[in-house]
Amino acid sequence: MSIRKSTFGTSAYGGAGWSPRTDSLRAELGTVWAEAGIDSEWRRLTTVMLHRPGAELDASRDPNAVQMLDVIDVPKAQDEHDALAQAFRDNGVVVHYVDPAGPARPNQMFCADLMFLTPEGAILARPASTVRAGEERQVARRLADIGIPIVKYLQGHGTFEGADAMWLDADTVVVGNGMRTNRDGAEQVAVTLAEMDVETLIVDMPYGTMHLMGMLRFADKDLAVAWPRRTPHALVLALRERGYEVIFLPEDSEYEMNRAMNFVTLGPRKILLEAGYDAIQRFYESHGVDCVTVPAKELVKAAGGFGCLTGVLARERG
Ligand SMILES: NC(=[NH2+])NCCC[C@H](N)C(=O)O
Repeated sequence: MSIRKSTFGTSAYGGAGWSPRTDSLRAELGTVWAEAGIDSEWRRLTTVMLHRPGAELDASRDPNAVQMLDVIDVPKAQDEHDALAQAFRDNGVVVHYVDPAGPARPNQMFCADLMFLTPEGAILARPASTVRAGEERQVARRLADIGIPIVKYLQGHGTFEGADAMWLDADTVVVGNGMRTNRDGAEQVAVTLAEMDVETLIVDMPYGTMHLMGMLRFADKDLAVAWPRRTPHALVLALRERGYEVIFLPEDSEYEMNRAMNFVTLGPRKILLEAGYDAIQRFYESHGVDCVTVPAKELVKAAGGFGCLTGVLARERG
């Protein structure tokens, strides 16, 4: 090969043959990157990330040491988890497993807490407790493998758990500031979203609660489910301003309400709900919501339900 005298005009130096990258990152989800992202909590669910629990749940022998409620029978929990994954597949949802490198941490299966998806990729969570610190590394590996960009890692002392954030509409996200997502974390998320022209409404969480997910869920473009007296006033008003009817859970035992609130929205007025909470299920059905039910008596001993177990990677977009 002969060496040219000048490189001027060759493609590497911007000459003929240089092909500039003109698509935005958003447009590259589905081309350069995998198809992913959400801008609502209610459009048809297409892809999720789950972690099939294993021997790490033996740590529930001392439940309070690992933020759980009771001792878990691992094979039973695995069967329930398999049924959950199957229910997703039966409803046309693609399931990816975290499949961690090495032994999992006890709460690894609560994938919703470890990510929050945007139309440009994932915001990786930074869990607030030492018990859960590092779970996000496994999710980061899997996101990279699937081909989903991570647009933000929390920095400094910021903590953020994905179950504290939700899309109100395509231009607005609400973030719950409390024990899991601190002010610093909420503000970092708001900065990242602002770079996408998305506004963030930061609301305060009542003391003694876990995530925003525990007080607000969406069943359709115009139907939100809230927890009486737990859901911040400003948030209920923001929902109504956007045309949502806000329905409040009938006051049952706190345990039943917690369980029945933690559903996953499969699409408009269609939810995946834990079996056995008939009164609240009938309440949802009376609002035209179709309920697919799966039992989870064992899994919920780890202090979370289907909503917490499900890392939402993609929904259809508007
Ligand atoms: N989004 C949720 N509600 N997640 C439940 C997480 C439960 C887990 N044991 C924890 O304390 O972190």
